[in-house]
Amino acid sequence: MITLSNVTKIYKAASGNVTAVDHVNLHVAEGEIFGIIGYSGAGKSSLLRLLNGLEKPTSGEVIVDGKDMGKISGSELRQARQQIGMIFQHFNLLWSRTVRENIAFPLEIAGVPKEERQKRVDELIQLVGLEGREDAYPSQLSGGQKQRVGIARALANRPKVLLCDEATSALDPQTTDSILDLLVDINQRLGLTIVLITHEMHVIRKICDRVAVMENGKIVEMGEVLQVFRKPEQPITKRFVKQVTEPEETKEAIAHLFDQYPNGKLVQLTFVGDSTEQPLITQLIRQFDLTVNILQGKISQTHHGAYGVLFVHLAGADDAIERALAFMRQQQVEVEVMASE
Ligand SMILES: Nc1ncnc2c1ncn2[C@@H]1O[C@H](COP(=O)(O)OP(=O)(O)OP(=O)(O)O)[C@@H](O)[C@H]1O
Repeated sequence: MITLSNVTKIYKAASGNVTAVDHVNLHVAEGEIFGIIGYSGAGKSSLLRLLNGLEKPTSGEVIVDGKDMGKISGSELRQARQQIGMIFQHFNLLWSRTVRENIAFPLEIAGVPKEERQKRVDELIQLVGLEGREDAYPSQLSGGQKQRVGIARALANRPKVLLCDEATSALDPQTTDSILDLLVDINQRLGLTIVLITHEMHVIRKICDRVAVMENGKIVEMGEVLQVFRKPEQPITKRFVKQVTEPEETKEAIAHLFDQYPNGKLVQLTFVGDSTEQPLITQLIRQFDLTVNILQGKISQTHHGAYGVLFVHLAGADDAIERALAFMRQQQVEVEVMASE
């Protein structure tokens, strides 16, 4: 559905050139939920604007649904844009219009007759769960409801692609989850392709099929979400994964554990899919002459199965510990021996 080939975007500014997107290659399949994660300034928004033709690439090719977004203009570009819906962090609603009127707006622009418009708006209100709020103004809605209006409006012209620009960053965790659930529901019901940009790994974990990590305009790592969680390669990816697997308090707890357990080894185990269900600790205790202390553990669900992180302390003879580590590595479990900082 989307193919970027060697795409570069350079802005010419008074202070010099800024390379916001640097030789990016990317393919997003139809019906996929694809996440792009990066810190502020990484180039995510620029990439999204290239996808809907708001910016032209300096070089390279941006193909969306067969259209070369960098080359087309005028009515052809406007038509191509109708196939691409977009939602925003701050919703971008029209404050003087009701929910119904906001959702109808893109239909008016597309010249859809009034009766058909009303029918479509009713369908959309139902799709995003805003029944009963049709005549409210945006100022009378909660953040989550505002984003539901944003989603309904983005879907009004039945686009094939939905672009989400930090769509949940202004929402509290619970509302974030309900909006993410809605996006998955829409993706499944309508077969819509979704590309989202975010700086929160929680969003990627919860709904994405694949993820690309962006840094300094480049995609530095890309893969299936579960695999990236299991084995992040780049330092920046490891930092993002830790947003989910290792909250701040865990770091403090681990520092404390090094004081508490000066001998033996502190080990982080990462399990994915079926390996989350095996009785690994029992096997360790039975097969190796070790004392195993479970220090902390967590299992999280992704869109494609579970992964778990477990911190354990192993005590015993050095060679027994080494054999135990080798054994675990054979069990599709990622093993990281923690070093004190
Ligand atoms: N119109 C512009 N003119 C000049 N420089 C720009 C322009 N838009 C973005 N940039 C620069 O390009 C780089 C990438 O910005 P971009 O907004 O794409 O990153 P981002 O990852 O989306 O960050 P954020 O989440 O903060 O928006 C930054 O250095 C930014 O200052």
